[in-house]
Amino acid sequence: MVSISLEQVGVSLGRRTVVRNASATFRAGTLAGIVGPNGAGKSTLARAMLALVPHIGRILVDDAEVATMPRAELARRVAYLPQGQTLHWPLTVERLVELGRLPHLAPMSRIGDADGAAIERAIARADIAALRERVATELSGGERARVLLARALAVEAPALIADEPLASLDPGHQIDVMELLHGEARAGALVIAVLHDLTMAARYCDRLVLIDRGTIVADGTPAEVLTPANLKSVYGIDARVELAGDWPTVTALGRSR
Ligand SMILES: Nc1ncnc2c1ncn2[C@@H]1O[C@H](COP(=O)(O)OP(=O)(O)OP(=O)(O)O)[C@@H](O)[C@H]1O
Repeated sequence: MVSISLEQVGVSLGRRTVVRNASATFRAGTLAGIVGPNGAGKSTLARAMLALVPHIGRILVDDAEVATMPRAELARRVAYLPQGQTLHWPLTVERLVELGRLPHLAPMSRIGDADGAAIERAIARADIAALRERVATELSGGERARVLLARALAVEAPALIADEPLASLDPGHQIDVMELLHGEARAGALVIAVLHDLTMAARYCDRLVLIDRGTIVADGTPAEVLTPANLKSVYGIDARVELAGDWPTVTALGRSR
């Protein structure tokens, strides 16, 4: 049962402190959303959990510090869907998804039967079978987003960090992706997703972590975190928050004065 723990984590980029004193523990079986305004530090925090940016404090995957963990081992334990990735190589979709298996392969070894099965499962779960022969650089933004999600799923890691997995997706595919991430968590994975759509985040996430200017300012259930007061102080908006079923829906009414 995987867990990721942050203990007083700070990240500086250049001369700017981008994440300050962040502490939180994320456990298996959870879909956690990281929300907050543009530039708040969400992606940077996600990247720190993958040891892609240096940090102070401690970040643990189970009991091992990410800063000293061999990169392939970390990649096997925590899959990553980066934000808005550009593709440079004209690979077919199938070959691109295959790259998700790299952390499992010994140097110079080839894809085996187990890898092939994981690739097929990822293609099915991301619903991209119809795209498998296409050249990835020729896909639409939404198609590319689902292919990159499939690559991350192909790792079959116990944890997945997805940075804005809904970007470029139409409403139907947004629901598909959130249901998929929710399903992964129900099946025992830890899923952490950076999200901008607060109603989607509230509907599907078990827990939300709200970040403002590098600091975690709220951490709890969607109803606890998405209060009009928090939305006003963090996003600078007046918002109506209504309970729709079990989750709050957020309507931004305007900039608060
Ligand atoms: N390499 C860098 N050097 C200096 N500052 C950086 C660097 N990369 C990002 N930043 C700054 O760090 C802050 C946090 O950026 P980050 O991408 O983590 O925010 P975010 O919450 O994910 O934003 P968004 O919602 O817009 O994607 C921003 O102010 C950004 O300008």
